[in-house]
Amino acid sequence: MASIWNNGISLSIFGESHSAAIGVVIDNLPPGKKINMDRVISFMKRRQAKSDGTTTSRIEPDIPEIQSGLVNGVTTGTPLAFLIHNTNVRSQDYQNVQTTVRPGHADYTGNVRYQGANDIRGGGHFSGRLTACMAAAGAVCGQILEEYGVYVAAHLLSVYDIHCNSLDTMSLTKEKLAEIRALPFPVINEVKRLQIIDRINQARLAQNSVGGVVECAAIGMPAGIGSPIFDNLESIISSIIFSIPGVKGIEFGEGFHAAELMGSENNDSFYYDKNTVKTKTNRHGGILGGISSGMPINFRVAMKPTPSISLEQDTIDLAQKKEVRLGIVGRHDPCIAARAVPVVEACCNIALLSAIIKQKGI
Ligand SMILES: Cc1cc2nc3c(=O)[nH]c(=O)nc-3n(C[C@H](O)[C@H](O)[C@H](O)COP(=O)(O)O)c2cc1C
Ligand SMILES: C=C(O[C@@H]1CC(C(=O)O)=C[C@@H](OP(=O)(O)O)[C@H]1O)C(=O)O
Repeated sequence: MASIWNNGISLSIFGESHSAAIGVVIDNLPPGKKINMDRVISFMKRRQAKSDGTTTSRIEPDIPEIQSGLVNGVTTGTPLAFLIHNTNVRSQDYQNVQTTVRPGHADYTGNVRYQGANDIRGGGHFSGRLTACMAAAGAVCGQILEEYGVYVAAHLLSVYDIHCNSLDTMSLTKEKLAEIRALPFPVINEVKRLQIIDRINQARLAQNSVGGVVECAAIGMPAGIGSPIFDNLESIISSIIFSIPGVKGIEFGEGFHAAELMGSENNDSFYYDKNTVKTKTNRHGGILGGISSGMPINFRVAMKPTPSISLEQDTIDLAQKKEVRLGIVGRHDPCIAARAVPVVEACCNIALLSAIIKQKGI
């Protein structure tokens, strides 16, 4: 079940970048939850391409059409299905890569896996386009999570060599997270924002691309959600995060840096805040033993630079079985990390709501 994620809530995603439409079926949502579709559409706008040179120039309305599962704006609890039309495809861009595989993209592996029948246009079923479905599902789950007092936001922490400051998870409030979600370009520091936009534009002008890191945080997650061994919260979050095309790594809390610390430096001391157990610091990123601790959840996601670049590279032509040079024409994101910010947040929403439902029931 390659395109189905099933972890309490289940998602089934279908479509290709250049098919008539893409879509998602979300099952096992709690019934009777009010969903504001204007907020779902605003969430999706955060992922939408822009005409400022920082994204692909393929701009589409990305309005999710409700097929089932919502009556008068309220979840029925039976499958909620959204259809999102592909309205701006330019399949001729892919004429010169029908058999010439793009370095870094899924053309070669897709060809082997699907015996040459894979649709390479716009990345086919491997495309970042499919993340519109994750955004739609995550927007719905985010609204339900708010009813449970859980609030999530993501931002762009770094692009190539420009690094912004990490979130101080100890001082996050739902208002601060809402401010982050409302940023027109998702960098929290104004000076760094301009430097990052500049770096993305430089990469584009050099016919190249850049990678980046997305940081995500959630507050209000109750303590005790998640189970050892395979149902641990880090596994649930990671499994959906790694479904985002272009993701190359994830780290929770102190992450890889924890490997350079002594136990005394990495441990977070417990204390009582009235009757609530808290930790004085949050290097564990809100998860211990795969179970939420009640402290803010915090993780970072590494996104690779966009594979499709117009700078010429070496590759092979599978039909002619020979080595060739390839410069890619078409409309591509010079930095997928920026557009992945709401997608990471959406996937976090889906994972957290799933984990809660799985354990506490609907
Ligand atoms: C929001 C988003 C937009 C993307 N845009 C592009 C793009 O314009 N061009 C491209 O080559 N790859 C783009 N990608 C990345 C590719 O889809 C991805 O690298 C490819 O499917 C191979 O998968 P992998 O990188 O996970 O191995 C995008 C990914 C995301 C999440
Ligand atoms: C359409 C989107 O991004 C696309 C993701 C993508 C890829 O290879 O992942 C390749 C490009 O497709 P096309 O060549 O058809 O323009 C991007 O534009 C989107 O994110 O909505």
